[in-house]
Amino acid sequence: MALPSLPPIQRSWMRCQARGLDPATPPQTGPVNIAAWSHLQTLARSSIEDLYQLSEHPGFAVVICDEQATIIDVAGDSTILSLAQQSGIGYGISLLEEVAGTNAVDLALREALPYQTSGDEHYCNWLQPFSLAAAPIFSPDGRALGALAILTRAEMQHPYALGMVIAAAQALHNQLRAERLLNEANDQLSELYATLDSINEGLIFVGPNGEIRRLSRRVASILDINVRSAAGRPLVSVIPPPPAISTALQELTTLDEQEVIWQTRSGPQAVMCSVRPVWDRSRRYLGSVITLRPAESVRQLVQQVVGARATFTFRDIIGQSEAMRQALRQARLAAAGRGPVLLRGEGGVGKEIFAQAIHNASNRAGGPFVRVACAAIPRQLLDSELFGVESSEHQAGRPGKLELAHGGVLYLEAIDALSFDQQTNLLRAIEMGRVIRSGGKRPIPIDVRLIVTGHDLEQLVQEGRFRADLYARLSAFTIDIPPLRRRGDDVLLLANHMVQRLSEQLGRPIALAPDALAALHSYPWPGNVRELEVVLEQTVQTTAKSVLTVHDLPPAIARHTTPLAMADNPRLAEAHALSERDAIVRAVRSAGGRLSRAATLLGISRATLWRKITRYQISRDELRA
Ligand SMILES: Nc1ncnc2c1ncn2[C@@H]1O[C@H](COP(=O)(O)OP(=O)(O)OP(=O)(O)O)[C@@H](O)[C@H]1O
Repeated sequence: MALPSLPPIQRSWMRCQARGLDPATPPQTGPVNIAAWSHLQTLARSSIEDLYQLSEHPGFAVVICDEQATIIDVAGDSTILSLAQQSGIGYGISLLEEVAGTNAVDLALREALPYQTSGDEHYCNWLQPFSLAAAPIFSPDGRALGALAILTRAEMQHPYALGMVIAAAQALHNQLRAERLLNEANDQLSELYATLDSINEGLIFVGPNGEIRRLSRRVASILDINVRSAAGRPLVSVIPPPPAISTALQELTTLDEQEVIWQTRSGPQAVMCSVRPVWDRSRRYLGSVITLRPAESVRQLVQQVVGARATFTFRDIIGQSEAMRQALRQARLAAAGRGPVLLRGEGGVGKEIFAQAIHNASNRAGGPFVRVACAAIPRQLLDSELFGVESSEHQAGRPGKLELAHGGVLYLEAIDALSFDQQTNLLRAIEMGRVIRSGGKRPIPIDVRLIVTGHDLEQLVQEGRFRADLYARLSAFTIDIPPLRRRGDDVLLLANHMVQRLSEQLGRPIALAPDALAALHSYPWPGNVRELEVVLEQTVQTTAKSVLTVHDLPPAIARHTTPLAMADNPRLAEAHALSERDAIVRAVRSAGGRLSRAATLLGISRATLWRKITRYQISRDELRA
């Protein structure tokens, strides 16, 4: 049968007896936890002021112990202090049960509960003249850091002593929690500040009275100001904000990614800015956050995101005719040069693909390739499109394409669509390496190479409608791209290439029959390569057949069929063979190697398919790959 558990004081006595502790043992010193001592003392001094005041009353002393029950502070009125001193109680004395016997401080720490011991409840003789009311002090995570006790003479035991130490210990615990929360909040704030300082955007927090509450380090480099001396001062006295920002700050409104000009010590600086007012839960205005990014970095971002990139290279330009070889030789020379390039040729001959290839083979390949189709933009809008708009009180600023092409190429299609004034501004911008936005005065440095196309420029110069000096600059390097009808068999190469690409896109084998190739070859292609591209796309879309014959082509082209025998035109035969071979390989692959299925896909018999595989010497590996 289990014995009913004994009260803690009694159990403590039994432990002391079992250990053979002599009640006459004098007080002994214990180890002092210096860190706990200084921390608890500072805290206790400030937070349990009331208790200390009380301890000044006659017969009261406040005792603070560390987690090992060693006394680290005693304060009280002189009578009790001298009495305690006579008994050997003071700083450094251990109240641990093992050396001091049963007492409230040890019990409070051992049981993690408040205790009171008085007179002969104490095991050791030196504690018996006293009464002790003790409560553990808990850390925020619930660990006993030490104990707080009130020491009185045994016969003067105070009825509220225990209540008072409990309240004071709780106050200490609360203070420790608040301290931890504060530390955590400070750590978070430091992290936040470090994050704000490390991001590429500058940030200013402006208080309700226009004072700078906080600003990230990035602001210093964007606005050329001293971050340290700026904090706390009115924003207007540090750097006057542009009108759009002032308005947003005054009217407590939001401003989204607007380009504005800040007048900095080192001159006007274009900056993308946003303003966000901040409100507390009760809708009280706390201030506004201004975010800033140098407009230049935004431009680079825009170029990356909207893809101001050239994708074509010389390898993508198909053509082996002498006329094309000549144009390509010229284009490669242009890529090695630095000046403007004029591309001449009918619509759809491939001027843009040439421009992109030149850009990609030049030392500007890493920069943007920005295209402007001048004829597609109304003349009055071309100014802002090319040269940008300066920000003012009435309008947001934005860069023009010349600025966006900085470090790269500006490809101007149909330059003849520019007005005389626009031609002048363009020439000036290119010659001076600076652009001035519409409505502004600030020169913005640019480094742009022009590649242009234009109709009858020479004629326009003669008529006085195109600036002769601009034409002279542009035409210094002219490349004539021949029309498709003058490229001989290139049309076959192009047609096969395009059909192959379509076949890949659609995931089914497609080939051009000899009669279709013959028609494509003899058609004059007024719309050049673009027309060929469109015709093939449409043809493929309108039939599911794998081999396209002349009957599948639009009537205007089909009519051009000439009774051209394969043997009479080796290039045509070769083109057909290539196309057919390619279609067979694709069909067998997509049929998973099953020849009957591939033959059905191609619309021919299995025997014919087999014959063709042998004729074209298609290896098993090729059919499997
Ligand atoms: N030699 C070529 N090899 C492969 N594709 C080409 C070739 N030439 C042109 N193309 C393709 O033909 C189409 C028209 O080319 P591009 O836009 O460069 O012509 P353009 O001369 O600039 O036309 P426009 O004068 O009408 O603007 C594009 O899809 C382009 O990819």
